[in-house]
Amino acid sequence: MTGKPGAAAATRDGEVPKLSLPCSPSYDLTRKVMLLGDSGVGKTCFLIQFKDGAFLSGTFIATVGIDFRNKVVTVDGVRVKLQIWDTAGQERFRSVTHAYYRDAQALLLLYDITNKSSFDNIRAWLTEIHEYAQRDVVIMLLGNKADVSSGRVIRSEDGEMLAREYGVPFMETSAKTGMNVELAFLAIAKELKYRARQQAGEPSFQIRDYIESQKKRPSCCSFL
Ligand SMILES: Nc1nc2c(ncn2[C@@H]2O[C@H](COP(=O)(O)OP(=O)(O)OP(=O)(O)O)[C@@H](O)[C@H]2O)c(=O)[nH]1
Repeated sequence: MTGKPGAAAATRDGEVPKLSLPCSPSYDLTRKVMLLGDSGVGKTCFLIQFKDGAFLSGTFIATVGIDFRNKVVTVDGVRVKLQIWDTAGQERFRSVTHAYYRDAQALLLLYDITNKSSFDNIRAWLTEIHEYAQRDVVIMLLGNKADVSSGRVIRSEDGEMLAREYGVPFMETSAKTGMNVELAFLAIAKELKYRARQQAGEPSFQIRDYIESQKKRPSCCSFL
């Protein structure tokens, strides 16, 4: 492991030891999140919207291999450092990205509401996830590009039905307008913080209920 002299070394499960620090760490917990889904569904834009509040428009440049960014969010007074891995959706990079699934505590699985095959491929993605990821990994299904109304081919209800079938939370998002982008990461951070730091007597955190109560719906209609 590399690091600056005096910096806190994270333990295997990502907790930062409280003792032996010359100054306070800037986070209490670190967790690994991966963005998955077909090429072009908007994973890189989704991450940049969350990290920088900006949208990358213009020419589409496919991710090569894998890349990551960090962002610290505070949930219920706990600073959670999310290490977010942006994977290449292209088939030829799959063997590279599979190797990263194992250490991930959460997976955001995206499809594009204007691209039917990206939605149809979600089942194959879930099969891969079950093969390579930890059994208790948190999975969230996201229908991205919800800002596009005229090109929609997947109804919101279809996303909801598929998510229910697999028992995962779901919402539609837009990396362009930012709709539900921060909420997706906050919900993940809350779930992971709850798992790591559950207090005696604390009510259990239900990620699906939280999302249902907070999520915004596209202003356009959800039917075709
Ligand atoms: N309208 C709209 N366009 C989006 C949205 N998100 C991404 N895009 C566009 O979709 C294209 C692909 O976006 P990327 O973020 O590069 O896609 P990706 O999933 O990272 O693709 P790979 O790196 O190949 O896996 C780009 O032209 C984006 O501008 C969105 O929410 N709404």
